[in-house]
Amino acid sequence: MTMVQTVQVAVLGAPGVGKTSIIRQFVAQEFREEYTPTESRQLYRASAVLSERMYELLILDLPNLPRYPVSAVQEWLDPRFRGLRNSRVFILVFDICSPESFHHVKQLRQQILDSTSKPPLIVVVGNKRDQQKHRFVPRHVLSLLVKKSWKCGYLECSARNNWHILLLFKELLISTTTRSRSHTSSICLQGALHRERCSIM
Ligand SMILES: Nc1nc2c(ncn2[C@@H]2O[C@H](COP(=O)(O)OP(=O)(O)OP(=O)(O)O)[C@@H](O)[C@H]2O)c(=O)[nH]1
Ligand SMILES: [Mg+2]
Repeated sequence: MTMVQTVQVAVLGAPGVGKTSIIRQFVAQEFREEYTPTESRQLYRASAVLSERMYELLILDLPNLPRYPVSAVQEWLDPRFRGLRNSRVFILVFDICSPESFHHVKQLRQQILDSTSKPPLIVVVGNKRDQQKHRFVPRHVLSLLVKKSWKCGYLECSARNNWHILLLFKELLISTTTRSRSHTSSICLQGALHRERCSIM
């Protein structure tokens, strides 16, 4: 039987940057124009096949309540959490039109690093790429800073246009797989085999 690797993904970022939109676009191929702030934490599940490997993604979406995200981050990093020993990844989302949201991501990264001795995989995502003309700084500047100084992955996407959403999760799975493996263009990712959604206890 094929082994299924579970990858836990925590999606964090300032209010309104599009965290829920990115997840819903990936899991259910849907996008909503109206803004409904996330009020309770949600766990999404998605199965994916990549280079003949099977993955189960558990994607955590958090509300921006005062007690989040620090406590949630720590809980997520706790190895006893759900009794799983699996890959843990953070997607830190900002809005490419909002410097404040980028600053928020910077703080989140520091909080994550401060709360663990073993740095987890962090991917920084600039969302709302369809609003490109209103961006606060050119892409290459952000990319250089995040990759070289922060040592994190960097990608821009648009949840609204479904642009680079699959690529984001594909890159994420590639990064969680053994880094020495060579990855060819034959990689194929089928997101959203399951659309199940449930709340964490
Ligand atoms: N133009 C554009 N708007 C987007 C995009 N992604 C999300 N939005 C809009 O931004 C608003 C906020 O999106 P959400 O996904 O709810 O943001 P969030 O980060 O989950 O917000 P909180 O749950 O409050 O933390 C909504 O009105 C979305 O329609 C995008 O890629 N482009
Ligand atoms: Mg939300």
